[in-house]
Amino acid sequence: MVLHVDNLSCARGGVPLLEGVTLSLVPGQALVLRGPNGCGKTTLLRTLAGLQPPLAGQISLPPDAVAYAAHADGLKSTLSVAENLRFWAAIYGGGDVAGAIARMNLTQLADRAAQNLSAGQKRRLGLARLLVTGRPVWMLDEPTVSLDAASVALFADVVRDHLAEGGMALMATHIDLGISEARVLDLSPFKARLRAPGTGDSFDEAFL
Ligand SMILES: Nc1ncnc2c1ncn2[C@@H]1O[C@H](COP(=O)(O)OP(=O)(O)OP(=O)(O)O)[C@@H](O)[C@H]1O
Repeated sequence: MVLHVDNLSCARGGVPLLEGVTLSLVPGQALVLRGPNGCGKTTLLRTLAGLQPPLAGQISLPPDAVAYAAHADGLKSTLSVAENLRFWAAIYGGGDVAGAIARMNLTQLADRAAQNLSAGQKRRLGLARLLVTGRPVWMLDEPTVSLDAASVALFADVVRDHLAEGGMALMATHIDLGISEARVLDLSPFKARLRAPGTGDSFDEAFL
């Protein structure tokens, strides 16, 4: 399986942000998206995950291949850690809940309601969800927010294992996760040339 993106343009709130994005990922590869705040990293991930349509271009990806971890963890607040993961495992058709709990260092917290977790613990639970999906393409939007240094290292190991098992990862992150094998894609060259007034591109605005 290959993720191939060809000449993709995408917008947010009706404003074109990126154009001409071309990239590909094969099993075992990771790509880190870089660019300043607001350049469109989340928008690109949302588009690739199928949450919004592209303006133009092609995305070639088998259906149901993507597990998307957004800024919000998507937790059921009154369910426990284990119940949250059993819920997601049922949605995705299986998955090793006990293994995911152990892997993300959640064993001591398995019976605690999600609403009573700390921010970093919630994030670990949100990332454990990836493990129970069984999906090969992980799209990760700032996955390390709220994580301490040990948890960042733990999650980097989880991503490395995923790649070693033939998975793929596409992530937007401002920090260095320490995954040396990951390629970096700077989105600055793909900034859409035509921007709506008030979106910060004074050169283009002068001609609108
Ligand atoms: N729901 C929305 N409606 C309209 N515009 C939005 C919406 N969400 C985000 N935007 C705008 O779209 C642009 C791109 O946002 P996006 O979240 O993709 O950027 P980003 O590169 O991920 O930024 P960051 O590094 O801050 O996370 C920003 O200018 C943002 O203000």
